[in-house]
Amino acid sequence: MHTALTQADAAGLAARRAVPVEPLDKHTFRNAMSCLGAAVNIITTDGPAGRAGFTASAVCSVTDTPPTLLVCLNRSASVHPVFAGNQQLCVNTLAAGHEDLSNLFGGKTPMEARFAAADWSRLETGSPVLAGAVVSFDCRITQTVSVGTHDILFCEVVALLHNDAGHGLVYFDRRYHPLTRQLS
Ligand SMILES: NC(=O)c1ccc[n+]([C@@H]2O[C@H](COP(=O)([O-])OP(=O)(O)OC[C@H]3O[C@@H](n4cnc5c(N)ncnc54)[C@H](O)[C@@H]3O)[C@@H](O)[C@H]2O)c1
Ligand SMILES: Cc1cc2c(cc1C)N(C[C@H](O)[C@H](O)[C@H](O)COP(=O)(O)O)c1[nH]c(=O)[nH]c(=O)c1N2
Repeated sequence: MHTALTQADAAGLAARRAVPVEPLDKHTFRNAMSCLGAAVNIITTDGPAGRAGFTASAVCSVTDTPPTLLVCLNRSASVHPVFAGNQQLCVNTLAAGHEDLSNLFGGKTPMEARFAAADWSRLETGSPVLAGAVVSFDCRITQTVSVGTHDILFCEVVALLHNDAGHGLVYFDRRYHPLTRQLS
C-alpha cells in the first residue's frame, strides 16, 4: 500500500536532508563497514612479475557482458607491484575451513609460506587456483582505476572452476562465519 506524503511530511524530509553531514573519520567508516558481511577471497597471480597472493573481501560482480568482477587492492600492499606487472589474477572464493589460510594471506607472512599452506592448480592465465575453493574465477585485468588508497582492478573472467560440495565463508563483524549449503 502506498501512503501519500503530506506537505508537512515532505517539508520534514527536506529539512532532514539539509542537515550537513560531518566528514567521517576512517575509524567510524571502518566500524560501519564491519557490518557489511562479505565473502572472503584469496586473490592470486603468477607471471613475469612473479607469484603473489592476498586476502580480499572487497570483491564484487560488475557486469555479465563481458563477465567482469572487481577487486580493490591497497596500493601500499607488498603484492601491489606484482599484480600490476602481471595484469592477470585468480579470485579464489574461500570455503568454511579456510579461516587460517585467509589470515595467512592477510598478514605479513612471506609469500613462500603463504603458498606452502595449500594445494594449487592452474587454469588459463597460470594464476594459482586454490584446491577446495567454493569457486575460482581466472581473469585478465582489463582496467585499473585509483581511488584514494586503493586500486580498483576490473577483471574479465576467462575461465571458471566450481566446487559444488563446499560450504561458504563470510567475514562479518570482524569474524569469520561458515555458511551451510543445502546439499541434495
Ligand atoms: N578493503 C580493504 O582494504 C580491507 C578490507 C577488509 C580488511 N582489510 C584489512 O584487514 C585487517 C583487519 O580488518 P578488520 O575487518 O578485522 O577490521 P578493520 O576495522 O580494519 O576493518 C573493518 C572493515 O572496514 C573495511 N576496511 C578495512 N580497511 C579498509 C581500507 N584500508 N580501505 C577500505 N575499507 C577498509 C572493511 O570492510 C573491513 O571489513 C585490517 O588491516 C584491514 O585494513 C582491508
Ligand atoms: C578478511 C580480510 C579481508 C581483507 C584483507 C585482510 C583480511 C584478513 N586485506 C588486507 C590484505 O590481505 C593484506 O594487506 C595483504 O595480505 C597484503 O599484505 P602484504 O603487504 O603483502 O603483507 C585486504 N586488502 C585489500 O587491499 N583489499 C581487500 O579487500 C582486503 N580485504
